[in-house]
Amino acid sequence: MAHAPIRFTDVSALEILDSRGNPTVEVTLTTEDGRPFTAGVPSGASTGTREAVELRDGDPERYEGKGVTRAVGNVVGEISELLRSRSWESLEWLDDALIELDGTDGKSRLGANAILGVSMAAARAFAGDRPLWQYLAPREVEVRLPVPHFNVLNGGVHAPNDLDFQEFMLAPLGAPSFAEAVRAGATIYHRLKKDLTARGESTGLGDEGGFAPDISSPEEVLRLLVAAIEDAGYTPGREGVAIAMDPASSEFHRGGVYRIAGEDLSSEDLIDRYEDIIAEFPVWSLEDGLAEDDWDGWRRLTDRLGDRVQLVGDDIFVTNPAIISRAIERGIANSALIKLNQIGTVTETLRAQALCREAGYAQMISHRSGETADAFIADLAVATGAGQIKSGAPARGERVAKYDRLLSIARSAPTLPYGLAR
Ligand SMILES: O=C(O)[C@@H](CO)OP(=O)(O)O
Ligand SMILES: [Mg+2]
Repeated sequence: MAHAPIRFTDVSALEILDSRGNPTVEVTLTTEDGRPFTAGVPSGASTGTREAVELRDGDPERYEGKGVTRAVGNVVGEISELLRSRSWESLEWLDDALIELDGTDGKSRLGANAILGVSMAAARAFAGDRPLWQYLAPREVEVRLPVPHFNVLNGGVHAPNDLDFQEFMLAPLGAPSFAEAVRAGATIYHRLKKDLTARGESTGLGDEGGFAPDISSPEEVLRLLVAAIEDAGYTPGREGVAIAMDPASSEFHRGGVYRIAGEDLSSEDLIDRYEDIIAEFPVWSLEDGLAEDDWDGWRRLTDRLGDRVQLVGDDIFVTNPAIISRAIERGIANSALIKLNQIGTVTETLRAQALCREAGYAQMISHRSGETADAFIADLAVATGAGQIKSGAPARGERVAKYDRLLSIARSAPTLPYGLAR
């Protein structure tokens, strides 16, 4: 991505709140011509242990401890000094310089939250007057509007209920356009609320805006979703609205067993359970079906179900090009979840995505459970032709910001195709 060199005259950062009410980092870079470029950094709850390090001030159980003043200090201190010391010809160059300045494997010295905020704001500065998605698009990629995955029912560490599986998503694979996909997601979301109310279930919300009823059986949830899809006038399945699940199983994997609704299952038992689920319900995608350390289980999961369902690696891959390469070599999963803050720079994220494309692995761009109003991932999804995005429910400002940005991209570029990458 050749570019006229950019000079930054001011580098500022701020501790803001994310959607869970926890502090996070916002960065603003000002270029020579006086234009500000801002980015907000998201934060996860069901994090992979190999994610780049989010720098926090201290005890995570206390509000003050969750602070990010040290990360903010690193942006306005060391990073500012580096950024203002010379002009920058490309984002790759700038990101590589940030990685070198940090000097650790996991960005633990300066903080991946500090580094990512700078990297995202810098991407916007390099884009300048161009839409961000046009600037970010690698030359070899066919840009497209992704299939939105609406997380309408929340469990796991994102909700206070007894449901162990974290996410149940609606994927309007058969929608004729992105706008129609959004319409389907919102319509079914409202239908689901009515159905839950009629059953006397709670319609309180989890962290990503999905409902969090007290239902502990995943199969029961799937039955409810299929009914809501039909009641709303859509066809359940790949021709209409399919379902994607993220059990986030690392969270209920302890001592080598998976504990679901009080029952202990081996990897093999859980794969059997998934096999029954995909035979009975229109589930097209399964993320983190097994835990991040269960590589042998993942191998068997891929062998047994990989030709019937998309198997997405999140905690196991953590958007890390080195880990994804190892997984590709070993034939683990067939798709990767892509989260900017798991790896900590835009450039490394793009490298992870290029690896997936070369290996024929699918990709789903993802928000975090703690979000800001920043819609960077909407542009990233279009730019990289990922074909899939998940940004929570079709409700709540920080989730909807991404879907709304995609609606506006669709309006501005009417010839962009919609749907899964080919
Ligand atoms: O597991 C996930 O895929 C994410 C986003 O939905 O959750 P968190 O941000 O808490 O890791
Ligand atoms: Mg996940």
